[in-house]
Amino acid sequence: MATFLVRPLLESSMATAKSPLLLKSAKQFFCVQKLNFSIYSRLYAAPVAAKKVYTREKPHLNIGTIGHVDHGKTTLTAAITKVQAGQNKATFKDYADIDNAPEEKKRGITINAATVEYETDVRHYGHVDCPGHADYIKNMITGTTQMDGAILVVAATDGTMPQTREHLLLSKQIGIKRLVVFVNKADAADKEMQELVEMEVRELLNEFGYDGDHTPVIIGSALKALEGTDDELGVSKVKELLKAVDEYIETPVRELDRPFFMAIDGCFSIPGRGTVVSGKIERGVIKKGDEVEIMGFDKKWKTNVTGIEMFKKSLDRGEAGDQLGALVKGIKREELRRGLCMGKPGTMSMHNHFEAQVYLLSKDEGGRNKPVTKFCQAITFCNTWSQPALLEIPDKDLLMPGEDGKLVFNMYRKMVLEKNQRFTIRDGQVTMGYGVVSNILPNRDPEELDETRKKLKKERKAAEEEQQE
Ligand SMILES: Nc1nc2c(ncn2[C@@H]2O[C@H](COP(=O)(O)OP(=O)(O)OP(=O)(O)O)[C@@H](O)[C@H]2O)c(=O)[nH]1
Ligand SMILES: [Mg+2]
Repeated sequence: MATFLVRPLLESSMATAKSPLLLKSAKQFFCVQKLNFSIYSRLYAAPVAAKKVYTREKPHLNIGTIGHVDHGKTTLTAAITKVQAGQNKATFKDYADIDNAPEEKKRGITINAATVEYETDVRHYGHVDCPGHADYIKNMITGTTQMDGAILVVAATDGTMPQTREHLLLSKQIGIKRLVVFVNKADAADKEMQELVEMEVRELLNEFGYDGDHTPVIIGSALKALEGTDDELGVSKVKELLKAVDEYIETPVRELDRPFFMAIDGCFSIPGRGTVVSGKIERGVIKKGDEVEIMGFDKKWKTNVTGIEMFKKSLDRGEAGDQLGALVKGIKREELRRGLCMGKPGTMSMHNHFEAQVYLLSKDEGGRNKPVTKFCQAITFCNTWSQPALLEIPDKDLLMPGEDGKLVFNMYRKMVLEKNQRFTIRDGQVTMGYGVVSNILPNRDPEELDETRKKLKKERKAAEEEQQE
């Protein structure tokens, strides 16, 4: 997928590069930036950004505006581009440009989202704004635009509202570590009201596990900034907001610095040499001779990588983004299979029981028309593995297509999993929805699970028979 996404970008940036030197730096740029191709594909395909190919030493972050309907998320997004455009750090996007966002169809799920880009003195940002609540939910759960941080917009005229809570809960669930708050519409609320809303937001942040006491809260007016009418409440507050975003939201950890991890997508046997596993390195670096662990389907092995190959050439070192084959010592080809994961020893763990925040696709989006009921079965697809799972719904009886909610997954085999990991749920040939792991639960005995399921089935049958009588 990476190659697929990057190639058009490279070409688009090369088309704008005027000399061989520029061409080389564009190429180098794309070779170095193995962090998140999907983000780059959105940003650098844009003609404006392509011209700025040479100033991308700044760290890149993906952020977005979240918050209750009508609190001013789109107005603020437009205002930010306007203020930054004044300093030659963005192209101004007016409200209509952003609100008429193109549909996101990359994963076969329709999300309306606008990504705008701007720079500050220290960073380059991709900023996503969704036109409606449902789009926010889908965007956050499916990770179509994975946010490293977010700007929570709360109107001073309303205070915190149900969707403020819902977006905050989701932010926490999907692993957004820090937020910055913009208390908007300060022009339409008096000082007392503004202070009350600030207190309320800080409390709410604490409630959801954020640091409410230290999170920057900026009180201003996006509309005034966009209109350029009240500098004190408008433009200067937007500048203050961006400064807070620069300082408070942390740069995500570079994937190269993280422990080595690769999901295995194939296993081969090379006569006279041994077993080779192939896959794309998700993060970290692997060197010839390194000790690794291979895990999944309830089993694990410890071994050494004795050789690395890419494009039929041998390498001493592979790094995040590389699609390679690794020769592993002392394990037979028949013992291994696609779906296992290979990583730095001690950094992976296997689980069969976890809780996830899930979005179920509606029928129109290609989902099912049947709801999820207690202990219904589905297949979980994650990295290169898939596993059947029994689903539980902790706080409801049903989860309908088009709805989001919490589900508990019980799998028959223990697989490599971690918090914040995204996965797909399928039923036969249909994609039912997407989820993100919010909590790893203690491993369950599959037999005990099967017993519970059988008992439940019996109870259901008995209830049905009773009804018929
Ligand atoms: N008085 C005042 N009105 C504002 C301000 N910011 C936004 N508005 C108005 O609030 C309304 C909603 O603003 P939007 O930016 O569309 O809000 P939103 O959060 O993007 O709304 P959804 O995308 O529908 O959730 C519009 O009429 C804006 O003009 C502000 O600072 N002051
Ligand atoms: Mg909007």
